[in-house]
Amino acid sequence: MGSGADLKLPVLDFSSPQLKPGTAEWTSMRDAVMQALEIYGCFEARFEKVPVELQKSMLGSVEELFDLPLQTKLRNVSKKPFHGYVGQYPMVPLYESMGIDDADMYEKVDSLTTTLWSEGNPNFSKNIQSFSEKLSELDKMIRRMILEGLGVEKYLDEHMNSTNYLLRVMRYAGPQTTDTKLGLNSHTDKNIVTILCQNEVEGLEVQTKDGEWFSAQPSPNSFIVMIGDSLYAWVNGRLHSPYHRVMMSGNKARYSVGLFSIPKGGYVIKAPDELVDQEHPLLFKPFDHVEFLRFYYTEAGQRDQFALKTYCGV
Ligand SMILES: O=C(O)CCC(=O)C(=O)O
Ligand SMILES: [Fe+2]
Repeated sequence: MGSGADLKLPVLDFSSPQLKPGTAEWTSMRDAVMQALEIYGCFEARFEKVPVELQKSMLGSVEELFDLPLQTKLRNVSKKPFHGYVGQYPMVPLYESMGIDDADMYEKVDSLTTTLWSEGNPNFSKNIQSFSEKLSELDKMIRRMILEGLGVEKYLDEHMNSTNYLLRVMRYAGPQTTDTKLGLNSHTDKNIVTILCQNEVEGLEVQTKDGEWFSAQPSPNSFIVMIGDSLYAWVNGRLHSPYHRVMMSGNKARYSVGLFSIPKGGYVIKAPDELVDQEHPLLFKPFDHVEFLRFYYTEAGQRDQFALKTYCGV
């Protein structure tokens, strides 16, 4: 495995108010999105609808959250695996995360807020909700472009209505060394689309299809957009779902945030017939995302680099 240090992801700017379905601008952006997702499974996106100041104050709120005592953070429990507080794992000692389900809905966020701050923290709820709601517009644009790009836009409503938004906030402690230490193991995301941003501390690395690692660093006004395995399955392998990891060095903590569009429990992910033919035989049997996650978080599932293939590969 070489090091692909020079590789630079395409940067696509979604800020223009003229970027509307049916326009020439939309069509050329759609082509660029499809190309990047076929090659890398990810790209860097600018999206000014999420103002830089909002992103900064949201990251400030995330820092405030992780500064809470561990006992308090452990109050965020979730029925879904890995959606609550995660941390203190010997394999990834620098990593902590917290999941916020339905982060685009104020009441949902605020109910988590009040379990963490008994006196309430409306500023926290507002930052998280407003950031998630605005950023979810980028998720929707990209998914629409993907369905159009594959000629299956007739499934658009079903596809959009089948997901929720999870915001996962993360802290990676600085390892206090100049060597590089593992922050988060190499994995593919299991959801539909992931949109990541971070503070100024670098660490995200993505693997190319040829097995080369390169660093993918969003800037203060940009995001990394990435495809997860559920979308990979739904598009029957037409787009790449990349392995990625976090590597840390130095003293400073890295804060990052991911907005994950996630299939609802009970929704069966099945590649549309239009995307299955002789040249593209069906890759995965239809599956329920939540059932799949149950397998993924078993010991066998965690050890498996191709968990979805093991679970429901044809
Ligand atoms: O911290 C990051 O930038 C990446 C996090 C990640 O890959 C994940 O939560 O799935
Ligand atoms: Fe990930």
